[in-house]
Amino acid sequence: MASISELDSLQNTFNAAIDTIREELKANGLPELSTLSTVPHPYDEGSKLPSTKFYRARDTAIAALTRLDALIQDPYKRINQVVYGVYETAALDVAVKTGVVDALLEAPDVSRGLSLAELQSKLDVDAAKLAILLRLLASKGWFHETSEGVFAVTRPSLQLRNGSNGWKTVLTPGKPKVADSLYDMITHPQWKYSQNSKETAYQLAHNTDLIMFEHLYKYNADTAKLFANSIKALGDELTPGILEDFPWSNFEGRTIVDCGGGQGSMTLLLVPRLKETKFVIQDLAGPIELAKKNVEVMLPEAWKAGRITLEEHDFFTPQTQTGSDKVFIFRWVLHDWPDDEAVKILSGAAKGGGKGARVLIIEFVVIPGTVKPVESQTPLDDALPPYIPADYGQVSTIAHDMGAHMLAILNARERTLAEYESLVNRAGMKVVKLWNMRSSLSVIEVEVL
Ligand SMILES: C[S@@+](CC[C@H](N)C(=O)[O-])C[C@H]1O[C@@H](n2cnc3c(N)ncnc32)[C@H](O)[C@@H]1O
Repeated sequence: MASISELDSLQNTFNAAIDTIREELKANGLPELSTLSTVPHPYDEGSKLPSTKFYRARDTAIAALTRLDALIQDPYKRINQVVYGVYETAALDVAVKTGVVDALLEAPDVSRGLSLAELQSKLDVDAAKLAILLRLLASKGWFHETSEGVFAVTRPSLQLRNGSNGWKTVLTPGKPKVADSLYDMITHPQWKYSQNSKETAYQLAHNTDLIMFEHLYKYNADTAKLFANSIKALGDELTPGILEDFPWSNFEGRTIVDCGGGQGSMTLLLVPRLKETKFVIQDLAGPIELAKKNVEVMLPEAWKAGRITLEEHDFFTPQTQTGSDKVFIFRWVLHDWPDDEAVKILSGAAKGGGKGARVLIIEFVVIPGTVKPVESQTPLDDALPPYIPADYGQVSTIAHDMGAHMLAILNARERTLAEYESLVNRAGMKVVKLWNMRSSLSVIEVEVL
């Protein structure tokens, strides 16, 4: 067999993926991609899902590109990029909170942008200091320095406009603070082997004994709202692929219980699709109040028709929704908990529903980067090109970043399919299928035995 070098192979993979991206845009009558565009591309709007071919080609191109970067880059420079990467986060924070993006979008000529002096007079921020941060961000593609000292938005920065999902994500505080205590958590003399959700970097960073949720809801109402908004933003961005690619109609006519449903964002998306289905949103008191407001405003007819029930329910207490017609959804719930608690939560649903009830676990499923993904029924599992990790490397960054975040705030984790299967079996259920879709999230379909 002819051997092909890593460099050649990755280049071929990258080129083929880019060709597919170009062809798919053309075939679907869509405009070319442009970083310097001052309007979003149709695929930037969460509402328009890319074709499956485009989606997979994009994953492949990004995976190949990051492997190429690792292959050709000077390792010391890569380390510097990562270590100083904290300033990209901080600079984005400054840009969003001072309103740079919205100011640039109000420029008389948006594609020219505004000068540093104009930004200073609009935002009351020192132009010389802003120059340093905007140039840093421009080097990463967030802004465009159209002439020396004049900055304009780029297509990626449109996600930082006031009210957009990227903006909500940047505004959620606390990650650097908690991340800074991760080493102390990992090496803590009493806690280093702990699985306790109250013995984490979160407690160290905030000097509290309370579990993160309690600390947020009881004492940090403003942060709790921002936290809820960022989860909603993540849901809005990652759920369209699940709505399209998962066969929800199989559950039409049953009752869907959104356990730990938060503001109800998953239910809000499902109600219009399943017109014969009833929904129950369960959570602790704080989020249920938010969910009620959302449901009343966004789904007034379904609310008045009694299709949606809001229930204050602690998922460590016996499930109030019983019967095998129930479908229990857990989106981003199990990843908040260590194994024993996760089994307790799942057992509650299993006991409530009884034999035949279904559970849908919606999570980032971690794929070890070295092995082929499990078989699934989806069209996304093309053969893996050589040198591309099974998790598509950087494409899975979100799952690994979230895993580290869950560890730091709750001693929890993102899990592999095998790890979920073990929790599911301990709770008296079996995995029916893993659904991979046009989303970073997967659905694990589970049946109560
Ligand atoms: C990461 S959020 C996910 C929210 C929602 N499932 C979604 O996808 O938007 C986790 C949710 O679990 C809820 N939660 C935490 N402890 C709980 C408990 N003991 N009983 C019920 N819900 C709980 C939190 O209030 C929060 O809304």
